[in-house]
Amino acid sequence: MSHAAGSEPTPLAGTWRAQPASTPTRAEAAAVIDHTLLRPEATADQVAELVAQAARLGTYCVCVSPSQLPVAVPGGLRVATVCGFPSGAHTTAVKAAEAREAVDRGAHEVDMVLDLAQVKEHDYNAVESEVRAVKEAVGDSLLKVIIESAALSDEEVVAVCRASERAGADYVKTSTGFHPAGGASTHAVALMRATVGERLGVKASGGIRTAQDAVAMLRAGASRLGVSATVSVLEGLED
Ligand SMILES: O=C[C@H](O)COP(=O)(O)O
Repeated sequence: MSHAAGSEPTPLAGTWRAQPASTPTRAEAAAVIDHTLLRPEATADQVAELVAQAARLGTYCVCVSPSQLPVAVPGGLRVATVCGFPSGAHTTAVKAAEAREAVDRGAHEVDMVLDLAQVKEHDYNAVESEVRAVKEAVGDSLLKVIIESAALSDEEVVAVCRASERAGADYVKTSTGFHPAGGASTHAVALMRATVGERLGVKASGGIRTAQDAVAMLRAGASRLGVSATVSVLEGLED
């Protein structure tokens, strides 16, 4: 296993790569979790509580809606936000502007949602072009591409991962957690990892509720987890 958590703004910082049968400690798992609160009705007080939990638990990031930025965080804790969320059906210009503003307001990482219509039309040049535009907008900040894997065929998963890599993405991410087709699966995570190799990170998110879920995603190849049920997940792991 390798463990590279910390505050270094490098693409694969905050990653933990499991061997097939290994189990992370509570601290190892926390160090690759984006502790997430994206419910649209979440208040600033709830975001502050999220930050306090994240600091106590030792998670890598907090992940909040862009309207909640800037977020005050203690040293070492990073801030992630979302872009084009949750449908992805925003124009490229809107996504790029939203991502740029998020970085200007303190986001270290931006999780953008693909245009799923472009995916279903198999217009992967358009997918690549949009991801590239958002990557240019975030500059040196880290870009994760949410592919909404539960709504895609395996062929589409592979194609959008390739397009994202060509466009300069740092991570591919399974799910928003808001799509009716569902969230992360070990099958999708393994396919995404097989497609991007170790060149990109793979973030599993959406529906991870227990330690068993989290361990399964890491064993399948995830190097980051997006989780709202972080407290429950970590309670199920050993020190
Ligand atoms: O991006 C992260 C997801 O929104 C988290 O989904 P979840 O609430 O199912 O953990």
